[in-house]
Parts: sequence; structure tokens; C-alpha cells
Amino acid sequence: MIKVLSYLRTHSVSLFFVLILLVIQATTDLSLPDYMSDVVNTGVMSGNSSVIYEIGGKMLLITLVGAISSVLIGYNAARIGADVAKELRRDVFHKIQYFSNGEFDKFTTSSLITRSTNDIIQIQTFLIMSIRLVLYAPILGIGGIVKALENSPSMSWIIAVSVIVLLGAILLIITAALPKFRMVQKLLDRLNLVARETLDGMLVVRAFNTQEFEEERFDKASKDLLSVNLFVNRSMAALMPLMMLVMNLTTVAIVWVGAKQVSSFQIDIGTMMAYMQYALQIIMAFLMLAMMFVLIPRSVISANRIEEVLVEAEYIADPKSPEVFDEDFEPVVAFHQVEFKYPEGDGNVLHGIDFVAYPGQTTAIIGATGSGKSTLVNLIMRFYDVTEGSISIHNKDIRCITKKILRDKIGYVPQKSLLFSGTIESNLKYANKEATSEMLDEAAAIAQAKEFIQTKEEGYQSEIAQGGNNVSGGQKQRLSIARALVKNAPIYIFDDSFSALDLKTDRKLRKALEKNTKTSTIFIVAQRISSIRHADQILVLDNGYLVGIGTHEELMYGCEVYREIAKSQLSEEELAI
Ligand SMILES: Nc1ncnc2c1ncn2[C@@H]1O[C@H](COP(=O)(O)OP(=O)(O)OP(=O)(O)O)[C@@H](O)[C@H]1O
Repeated sequence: MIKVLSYLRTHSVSLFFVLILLVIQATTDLSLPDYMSDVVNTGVMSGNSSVIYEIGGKMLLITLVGAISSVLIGYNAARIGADVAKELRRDVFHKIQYFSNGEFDKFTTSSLITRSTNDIIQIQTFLIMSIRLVLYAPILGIGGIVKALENSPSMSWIIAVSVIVLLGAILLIITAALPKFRMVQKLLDRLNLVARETLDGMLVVRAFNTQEFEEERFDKASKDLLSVNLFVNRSMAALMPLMMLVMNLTTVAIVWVGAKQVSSFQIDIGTMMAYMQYALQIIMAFLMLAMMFVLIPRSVISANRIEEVLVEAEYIADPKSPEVFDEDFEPVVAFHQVEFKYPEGDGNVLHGIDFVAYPGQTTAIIGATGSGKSTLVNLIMRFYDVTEGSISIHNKDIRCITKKILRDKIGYVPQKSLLFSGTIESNLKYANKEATSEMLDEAAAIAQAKEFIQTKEEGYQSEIAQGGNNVSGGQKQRLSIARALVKNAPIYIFDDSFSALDLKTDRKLRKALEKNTKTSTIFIVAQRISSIRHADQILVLDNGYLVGIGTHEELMYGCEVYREIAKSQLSEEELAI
């Protein structure tokens, strides 16, 4: 909570201004009953209209000052709340941008969405309310008590009883509702998760006709949230009639006791009326404070959830004094006895991986599903850090350079192609805003994407829908490849990036790639032997172990696992070549 509240520091001038206005507003509110008492006692009772006009005028003026203060307070509170929310959103989003896969695994995407939206809205509401009430309510409460005691100490017990009853009831309601607050945020996370999964997987849902199942799942998440929300809101709603009841009973009690005192000339009618107003102000003040106490626990929970994201130590941190690559940079990538275990995983998924990949060469990685191919290439990008051993590029441990410098050197094509909404051009220029149309053309030609771009009426300006959903899987892959090539990087990683291409396009693409990336170090993760049989070296992974390394011919001769894969994919003639 403290970290979140520290965002108020930059708004201290506005806050100071609001505080002054709050004191003005509370003072004006507290002074009005006394004036009213004067109007009644010296004006109305004696029929002196000039006194009524004079004091009435003053009251109007004071009311105007109070109203202006109130409007300015409301405006400033809303402004500060909205600004802090914007700053929190900016910082949370910035932090998430630099999260590694480990942190995404830890928080989950749906929870990160709730934290950067709903939780921040909770904080905004809390700030707006608390700025308005935090000083106003105590001044009104304490001032009201002092004024009421000044006016008629004999009726103090009425206020004491009302406040005790009100506080008791509020305490009871808050105690019941408090444990549910954390639940609300958790259930929101859950609802988000179900909605995301269903929307992302709409095609699968339709194909398997599981709409009813998904609806039930969504319904359950929604109902769980509804029932907790209902409980919380009903509890809070119960406060209102209770407050009205206490207020009305207090008024009745004051009129009852006050009328007797008036008839026995102990107090004036005006004093009784002023007392009634002070009593109501005191009750209102306690009620406002109670509202604050209702808001505080919920906001603390939200603030803590936001803070968890903001203070999360970067799992993949940049070194304190980073090194840089020399001028004569050569993209030699070396794995030194690398072991790796996922932060949330059971055991090592890579064991003692040791090899060197040289510039101008293609290093292919093959192995059964789940053998660790993607994990291995992800380590080069530092999506995760090695658990033991090290990875070096140009003889520098990649943990000694910044992630920016490292990733600037790499053109990466992920296993699951993803395009952003915009145009083909905006997607291709994603890593290199300065790329010329010739560069885009060249990259598209190598990635075998040029032909299909040309068939489109608007060419490079053709619209790409969210996630690239308006192009085919193969086209998406080609555009992803072209996007990486526009970067003109010394290292390229293609993580199973040719799988959606037909064999002919696959071959053409690899040939063009070979011709145009002569000085780069290339990593290709593949399932198909035909995609990698001409690679300079092939790494064969089996259950996270590097069980073979060499050319196709060498592995056919010396690696049993590779031979098995080859036999399952290639014809007798192909095997014989
Ligand atoms: N985020 C994760 N947390 C825990 N375990 C993971 C995670 N991602 C992958 N794994 C596990 O690590 C192992 C290697 O996965 P990886 O994705 O590297 O395999 P792969 O060889 O690329 O598989 P495929 O060919 O199917 O893409 C698998 O057993 C997988 O279950």
C-alpha cells in the first residue's frame, strides 16, 4: 500500500490545495447551524426581519463559499485519482513489458489483466473518496462534538448512544464482509481466465461442440463472483437504511428531550435546532469514516496486488555493470554444460548441453516432442536463464550484457506465429522502423511472402487483423519470418517456423535464406528431417539430453535416435542419398 500511496507525492501541491479547501468546507458547514440558531432566536422569535435578512445573507454567502470549495475539492480529487491511476497503469504495463516468461508463469496473464485494470480502478475510487473524506470527516466530527457540547451539554448522551449504535452496526457488517473482499479479486481473475481461454479457443470450442460446457464454466465463474459481490454489496447496502434509522431516531430524541427543555426555558428553540444539525453532522462524520474503513481493506488488497507486480524482482535482470560487445563482433554462440529447470517445473528439462554454433553455419535442432528444443533456443534469447552452466556469444556470458543488446542481435521467429493488428508493412517494420521498401521487399522475397503480398490489392498496406487472423497459417509464418529478416540480425532463431509451409516453399525459403544470411549464425528447430538435412550441424535432443551432434550423414551413421527419426520420415531412396 505504501508504494502505491507514494504516487501521491507528485501531486502534493494539489493535495495541499485540497486540504485547505477541505478545512474551509468543514468550517463553513460547522458555522451554519450557529447562524441558524441566531436567525431563529433573534430574528424569527422576535419578528425582526432585518436580522433575518442580515444573518440569512451571511448564511447564503457561507453556503456559496462551502459549495465552491466542495466543487473544487471534487474536481481536484477526481483529477488526482485519475492521474495516479494513469501513472500506476503506465508503470504496471512497463514492468510487465520486461517480465520474463517465468514471471508470466507465476502471475498468469489473466491475473495481470485484472491487476492492471480492475485493481487500479479500486485504487482510483479509494483515492477520490479518501481525499474528499479523510480530513473533512474528522474536522466535521470533532467540530460538531465541540459545538454540540457548547450548545447543550445535557443532550450529549443522545449523540453518544447514536454513535455507539452506529459504530457497532458498522463493525458487525465490515467484519462479515471483509474476508470476501480478497475473494472478489480472485474470482475476477478466474472469470477473466475463463473468458480469455474461451475466446482464444473459440475454433476448438466450436469444432468440439463444447459451447454448453464452456457456457457452464463461464456461468459458474460468473455466479461465484455474483454471489460474493451480492453478499458484499448487500452488507454495504444495509448500512444506508440503518444510518437513516439512527439519524431519524436521533432527531426524534433531540426534539423530544429538547422540546421539554425549551418549554422549561432551559434552552432556546434555535439552540435546539442547531443542536439537531450538529448531531446529524457528527453522525454523518462517523458514517463517512466508516465508509472509508469499508473501502480501505478492499483497496489495501488491490494495492498489494499491484505492488506485487511493481516490486517483483526481475527474474531475468540486467547486470549492474553490463559489458558490451567489441567492434569486431562475431556471432559465435556457445553452450557450456547447460542445465535448465523451469521455475515452476519438477526437474531439469535440459541436461549438460554443450556445443558451439558458428557464423555462416546453420545449426539445426531436432528431437521428439517435449525433448527441449524450444527451451534450448529460448535460453539464447534469455527468456529464461540457465540453471547451471552458461551460454556465451562472442565469448561473453549472455548474463553479462543487457537484454536489449542481446536481443538486438537476434532475429527470432517464434513457434506460434503472431502478427499485430495494423498493416503488412507495420508488421514487417516492427523491429526496424527505418526499414526501406527495398528492405521489406527483399525480406518478403526471402521469406517467400512476396508473391502473396503482391496478389493483395493494397500490397504492403493490406490490413492485418488482431493476431493475424485474416491470413493463413503459412502466410502468417512467412510474414513472421520476413519480420525477423528485416531486422538484419547476426543471429537468427527459427523455432519450428517452417512447419506450416509446403515442402516446395520450405525448400525455396531455406535456399534463399542460405544465400542471404551468409555471415549469420542460424538456429533452426524442426520436426521434419527434410527441413534440416543440409544443416552444417544437427543437434539431436532426447529427453533434454544432447544425444547426437553432427551432419545428417554423420548422424545417420552414429546416432540411433536420429536414425529412428529419419527412418520414420524418409523413404528408402531418400535414406540412401
Ligand atoms: N513454462 C513451462 N513450465 C514448465 N515446464 C515447461 C514449460 N514449458 C515447457 N515445459 C516442459 O519442458 C519440456 C521441454 O519443452 P519444449 O517446449 O522445449 O519441447 P520441444 O522439444 O520444443 O517440444 P515441441 O516439439 O512439442 O515444441 C517439456 O517436458 C515441457 O513439458
